[in-house]
Amino acid sequence: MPRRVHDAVFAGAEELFNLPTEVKMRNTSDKPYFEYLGQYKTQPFYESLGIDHPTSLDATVSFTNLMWPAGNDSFRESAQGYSELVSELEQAVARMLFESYGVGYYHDYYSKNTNYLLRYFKYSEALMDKQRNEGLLPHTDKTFFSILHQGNVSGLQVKVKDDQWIDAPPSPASFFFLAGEVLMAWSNDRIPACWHQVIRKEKATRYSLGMFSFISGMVNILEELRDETHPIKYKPFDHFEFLHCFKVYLTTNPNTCFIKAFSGV
Ligand SMILES: O=C(O)CCC(=O)C(=O)O
Ligand SMILES: [Fe+2]
Repeated sequence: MPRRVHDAVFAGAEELFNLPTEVKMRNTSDKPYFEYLGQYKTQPFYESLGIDHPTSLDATVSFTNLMWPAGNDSFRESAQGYSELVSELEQAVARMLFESYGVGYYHDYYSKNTNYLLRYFKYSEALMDKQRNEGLLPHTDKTFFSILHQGNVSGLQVKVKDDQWIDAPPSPASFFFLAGEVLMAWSNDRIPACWHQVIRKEKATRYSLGMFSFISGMVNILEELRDETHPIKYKPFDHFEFLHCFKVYLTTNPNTCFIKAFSGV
């Protein structure tokens, strides 16, 4: 990714979080997890906002005008420019993935029905309890793909084989592609959802970006991905219905991988 795009989008992130809380709280949505999140008693340092359909001019204009009624062209351009780049990368990776499973034709349906969400995250140094490495507890995302990109402060860790946590260090030129629970179901459990967490070791405010992909519509386990050794493991389901159900389930069961309980056979 060009350095100027990286720099511009993180400059935009700082400007966004510097807005008054009541302005940030205008970021609402019918879709769970697409809205402003923050002001948690247990995580006062955490805040995030989301832009639905961030590759679209209309959507980035309306988000920007909601936050800055007098406009903010540099923010708007950086959000859309970043999203276009990352979505192209995401489509290319999705195509390769589908082809590698012999279902390249699925890319047509996928690309027509991808709903992106760009989220901005801030973990404030000021509101952090210095005794603990506060961040985000281990979890799996309810997405198809999650593409994470950190500013210059580290914290992201992913779980690999043998339950080892490894650091995923920030780099202006690279992204972390994580499989979400919906990709796990789509692949009939061939691709496990990636457990990840945020543990901050640096005494600094951390900014991060997440480009999340969702399928607007039904997710079916394709014929080609089922056989005697891989009997069908999920019933067809609607990705957004999954999010709505998780929102209810979440209150009593945070940080769980939910797709099996939701749609497992
Ligand atoms: O802050 C980050 O880099 C990761 C955020 C994350 O994992 C999430 O919101 O699901
Ligand atoms: Fe996550």
